[in-house]
Amino acid sequence: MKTIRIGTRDSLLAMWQAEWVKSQLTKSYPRLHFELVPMKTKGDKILDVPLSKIGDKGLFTKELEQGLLSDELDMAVHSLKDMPTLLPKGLTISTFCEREEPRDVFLSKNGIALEDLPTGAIIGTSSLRRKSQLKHYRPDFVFVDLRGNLQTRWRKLTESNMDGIVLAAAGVKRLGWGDRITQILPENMMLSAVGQGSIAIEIAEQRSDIRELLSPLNHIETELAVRAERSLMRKLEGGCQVPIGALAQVVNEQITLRGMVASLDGVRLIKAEATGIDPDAVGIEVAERLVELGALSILAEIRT
Ligand SMILES: NCc1[nH]cc(CCC(=O)O)c1CC(=O)O
Repeated sequence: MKTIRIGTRDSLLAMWQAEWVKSQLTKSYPRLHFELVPMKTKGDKILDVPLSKIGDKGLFTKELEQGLLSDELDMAVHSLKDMPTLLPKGLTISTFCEREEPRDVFLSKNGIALEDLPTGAIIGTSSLRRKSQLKHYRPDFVFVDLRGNLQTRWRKLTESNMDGIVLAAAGVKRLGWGDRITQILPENMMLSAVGQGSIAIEIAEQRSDIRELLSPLNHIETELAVRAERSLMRKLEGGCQVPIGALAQVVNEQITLRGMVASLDGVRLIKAEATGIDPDAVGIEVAERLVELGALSILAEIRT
């Protein structure tokens, strides 16, 4: 029988996510055979440069996408957060798996809460989104770049003079590190990244067989929420390396989307929200409100 090939990055988190997809598929189709195909992406190889300086869209996705286009893979499993808002021609996201906790968490060295950190505390993060929002909350914090997979980041925290690091709750939980979390950061102080916490499956557009196969894994509320977030990002032409946060919630088919854009020094921070039933329209509406409040000048300043 033909084996169905599932592409994934080879980090511990990516492998966990791909294994999870494989186990869900095996439950739905016990007679089919699935195989993981681990690959390294450019983002896994360049580790000494902050992502915002590499500035390459699809840093964590391109090699897998080439595998889909050349028919070496039948599907690719990604953290949705790492996916550009515009995909290469011929590819599509077929499946948005049910979202894990979308918020960010703070992991401190000695279990000290963020609000109790001393003046000038040192925070590890390379994310402009996290840095800007923390700067806004506490201008005295000092930031050091922190890249690498989750194990590397945790090790750097324990071995350096950092007071704490900020990570996505989803990744921390999937690795079984829940007990390392000092606190979940509330969304009014740390709005998460577009798509954070959702696992997305990408396929070649013409593979209707694979799309059909994957349909039990799609989670409709997650899909509506992350489509709204990605619409906002697309409208602002954000890419993953700008200080944009967005989080949508779906209640009774109504999508409420909150968005945030901040300057790198955290001095300017604007927020907007909207509610509706069409994810693309809700995303565009929040983007337009942010633009009215000055989002474009903030983003232009960052891009130069
Ligand atoms: N940028 C890397 C990345 N991509 C997805 C996750 C977490 C898992 C998820 O959001 O689904 C992480 C780690 C982090 O930001 O802490």
